[in-house]
Amino acid sequence: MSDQLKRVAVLGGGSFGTALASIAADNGAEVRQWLRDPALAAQINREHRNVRYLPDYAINPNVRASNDMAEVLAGAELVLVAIPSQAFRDVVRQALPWLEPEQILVSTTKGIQEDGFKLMSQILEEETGFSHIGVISGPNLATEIAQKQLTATVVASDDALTRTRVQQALGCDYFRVYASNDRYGVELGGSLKNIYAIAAGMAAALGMGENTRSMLMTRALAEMGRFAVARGANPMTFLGLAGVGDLIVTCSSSLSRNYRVGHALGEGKTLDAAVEALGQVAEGVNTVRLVRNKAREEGVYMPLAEGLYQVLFEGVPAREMARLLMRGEQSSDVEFILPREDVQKAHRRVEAGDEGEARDE
Ligand SMILES: NC(=O)c1ccc[n+]([C@@H]2O[C@H](COP(=O)([O-])OP(=O)(O)OC[C@H]3O[C@@H](n4cnc5c(N)ncnc54)[C@H](O)[C@@H]3O)[C@@H](O)[C@H]2O)c1
Ligand SMILES: O=P(O)(O)OC[C@H](O)CO
Repeated sequence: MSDQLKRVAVLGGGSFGTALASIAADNGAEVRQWLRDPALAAQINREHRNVRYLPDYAINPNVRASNDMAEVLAGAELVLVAIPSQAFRDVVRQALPWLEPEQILVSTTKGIQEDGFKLMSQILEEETGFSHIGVISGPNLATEIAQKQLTATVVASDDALTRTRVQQALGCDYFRVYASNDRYGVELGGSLKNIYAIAAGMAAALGMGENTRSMLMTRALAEMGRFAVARGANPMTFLGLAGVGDLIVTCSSSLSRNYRVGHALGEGKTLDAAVEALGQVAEGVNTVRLVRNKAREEGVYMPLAEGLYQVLFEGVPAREMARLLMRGEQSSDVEFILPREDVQKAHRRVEAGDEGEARDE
């Protein structure tokens, strides 16, 4: 098998889909990109520029855009699905008649489906029953990739062929593709970090400092790890690019759409106004609701997700929520070293006047 892929399909005409399509074309593949808007497709083919989502960057002319699914998928060895989570299953169903079992299907989407709390690669698996399924996730702001800034991502799949072919299709001198076999952990990390990016944007708008941002990101990582463990996932994955790596970038950059929604909320906009002003999808808004509800259902302690939910959906002012969170339980730093239950037990003993026992904890 040669190193180079001949045909790559990208479903989705947004900024990330466009950036990845251009990399695959730079690497020598003929790339077909599916988007639903025929006028935008024609303009991309004419001007080699996606004026709606990445107006300032040239697209490799070997990317051909089309709203014809059959044309886009014919002969594609790799199919990248870059469609927001709320439309993901619908678009996969539209693609289904033209998909072939030998094709490699990879989700790039960092979101969760409400029904069944499904991640996108699980939808790919359910809808197709194919075996070459994977995800890519990591600190990957599309605009920076389009600028050819040095960037790394993770391809995660339990199928070695999928990992290798994605590394071949997308790896280049400015885009490095690391491999993982923890598909669920990598995909969950990408979805969860969006919640905390909203919180970080909000904190920045409220004038909070770098200590605060560092606290927020670190406690976010603890919360993500706790949720992962409760769902049987490996929290070690969150030490990598798709966990802490993506958390850092989205909690620090105003290029992140989730961060921008949070910032607008911190400035006093309503959620509807913040989302409308963005004009693109911020997956975290929906993810906060789903994760907060799941955490409650499963008894997972997630004070940040809970607090953010109350700000977004129950009208609690952001500054008031920050104060409440600071008055919450003072818990363990790293729960894998000192379990949270041990800290709580020690607190109860001291409060009951049993300090000797507390010292032994
Ligand atoms: N933009 C980034 O920096 C970035 C980076 C990494 C991952 N992602 C993830 O990739 C996913 C896609 O992101 P993006 O930035 O390319 O998308 P985007 O939000 O810029 O645009 C999404 C694309 O999907 C299309 N779309 C939306 N609903 C549709 C429907 N019902 N039918 C057909 N097409 C529909 C839109 O028209 C648009 O072309 C996101 O969910 C995000 O989590 C984005
Ligand atoms: O713009 P966002 O907030 O969807 O974030 C984009 C990517 O997920 C960053 O890795």
